[in-house]
Formats: sequence, C-alpha cells, structure tokens
Amino acid sequence: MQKLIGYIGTYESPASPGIDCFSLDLETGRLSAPQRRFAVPDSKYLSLFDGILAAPVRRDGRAGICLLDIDSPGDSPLGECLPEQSPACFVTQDERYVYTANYHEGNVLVYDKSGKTPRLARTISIAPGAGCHQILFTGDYMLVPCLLLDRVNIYDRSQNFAEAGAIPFEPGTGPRHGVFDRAGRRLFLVSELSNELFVYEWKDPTSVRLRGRTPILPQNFTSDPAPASAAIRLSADERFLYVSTRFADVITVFALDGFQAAPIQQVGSGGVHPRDFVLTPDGNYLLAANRTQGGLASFRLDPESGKIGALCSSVPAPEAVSIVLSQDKRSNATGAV
Ligand SMILES: O=C1O[C@H](COP(=O)(O)O)[C@@H](O)[C@H](O)[C@H]1O
Repeated sequence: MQKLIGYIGTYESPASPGIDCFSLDLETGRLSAPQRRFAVPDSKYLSLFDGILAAPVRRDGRAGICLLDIDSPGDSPLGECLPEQSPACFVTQDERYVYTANYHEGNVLVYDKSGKTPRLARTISIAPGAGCHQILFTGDYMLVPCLLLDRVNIYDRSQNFAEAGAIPFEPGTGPRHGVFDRAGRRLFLVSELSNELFVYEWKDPTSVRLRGRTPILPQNFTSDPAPASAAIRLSADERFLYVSTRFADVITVFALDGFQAAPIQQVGSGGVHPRDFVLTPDGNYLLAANRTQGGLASFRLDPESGKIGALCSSVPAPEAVSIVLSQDKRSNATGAV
C-alpha cells in the first residue's frame, strides 16, 4: 500500500495540545486518524525541510520556534528559541535558516539552525499591526504580504535584507498568501479581506505588473463573519490554482492560461474553516484542514481537468491550522502511523 505521511499544526486547545501525524492511502484516499506526534503547543504553521519540521511554539508565556526530527522516535524538540511574545503565523526554511512571519508582532524573524539549537540571527521589524502573514522567496528577493498594511513588502537577501520595494493594494484588500510559478515569472496572490485572486508578472521589484484580478466568490455572496480567503496552492503541472475561503467554507479551482486565471469550480471544503490545504505530489488528492468542523478531509482530484471530485475520507483534526506532507519511507510497510 502506497502511503504518504502528513503532519498537522494546531492552535493550542485541550483537544489539540501538539502536532499530530496521519497517513494517506494513495490508492483509496483514506486517511488514518491523526495521532499525537510532537509535544509542541500552538504549533500552528509547519515547515518540513530535509526531515526537519520547524514549527512555532508557545511555552511558559514565551514564543518562538522549535525544530523536530520526524525520524526520531521521541516527541521532544531538538531545540527551541523563544524570543517572541506570540507564536508566528507562518514558517518556512532553507538549508541554513528558518524564517517566521508574525502577524501580531508585525515582523519577520530569521533563525540560524546550523547549530543544535536555533538562534535568532535577524529581526526585520515592519510595524506592530502590519499583519505579516507569509514569506515568499524568488531569487534574491523575499516578499512579505502585510495583510493589515495592504502591501507586500520586498527585501533583498543579497543586500542584508535591505528594503527593495513594495506591491501596493487598495485599502481593505488584505493580501495574505501567494505563490510563484517555477519560472518565477508569475506571482499569484490571494487577499483575505476583498477575497480576490491577483496575478502579477514579476521581473524584479521595480517591474511587477498586475495582469489579472478575479473575485473568488459569487458577486453577492455574504456570510457572518465575512468570508476570508486563506491558502493558495499551484498544481505541480502549473495548470491549476486552488484557493480556500473560510466562512464560505469552499475551495475554488482556477484554470490557468498564461496570466489568465479562470474560475472553473467551487466546492465545499468538507468542513468549516479551511485555513489550509495541500495537494499531493502525484496530483491525485487535495487534503483540506478544516479548523472548527469536519477536520482533515481528503478529496480525489482529476489531474486532467483540475477539478475536485468526491470526498474520500475525513477524520477529526481539532484546531487544525496547517498541513505538511512527507513521503512515507515505510510506504510498503503495513504498520499504520
Ligand atoms: O488568517 C488570519 O490569520 C491571522 C494571524 O494568525 P495567528 O495564528 O497568528 O493568529 C489572524 O489573526 C486573522 O484574524 C486571520 O484572519
């Protein structure tokens, strides 16, 4: 049986005190019931790189990041660094550094993970209330969607993170998450407040051209609370784009043709509050992390049309915030996670 192993970052609650682990059967789409894997409170957004999970953590009134070895049998972090007041909402990493975006503190922190314990190497303070929500890299440039400033800030890593420009938005747009295509030419951004998909042609920070802007929801759609688009993912073949919207509780599929993005389908996320979702590397499944009801839900994808098919499986995942997938090294083993 071919399986993928996944990890779920969560907001801390009695039902979600740490990071859970689950498996996905790649033949049937069946999910195993998530089980506690790491003792990390408020792990929220996970990043997996070379077998190491980086996650936010909150401990004893302090916050920061921890590093976890997914191959170690233990449930404790390899190391932690706690310089923050509240955990970050986004984490990413490369060979040497872990980068966090903190919505509440309005900053980006860079941690050096070359030692056993991560060390704070750099603080890029933007502004309290900036609502920094994500970090994207293309070439030497780092982009930070600042949801509450209606701006995506751009920094030059090769120049010690010097400011290199910004992409401005109209007030009340709320840019939240984005994704570049592999060529680094197209930048797709989703806005949480105006619920739109923006398509940019990127050359460098001085040449960022808006090529398309599409509403994600039907024109008169209302909900209480207001709809809040969240995650955005590009299919491996770069033909389709997927966006989740909380409070509408839908995933919207866009077909891409160059810089054109046309909505082709909108389906329920299998629960309530789809804060994150992922696509499996084989292009056959979409897994949605519904935070408040419905938990983790797996859907069959049609790689040809890009459309989302039947719900295959759903399992409880209270306070799910993010999902990461890793190839199961034991994919032919019978033992479940
Ligand atoms: O998407 C959102 O995220 C922010 C920040 O997340 P947090 O995990 O750091 O609290 C949240 O506050 C905002 O309301 C929400 O829409």
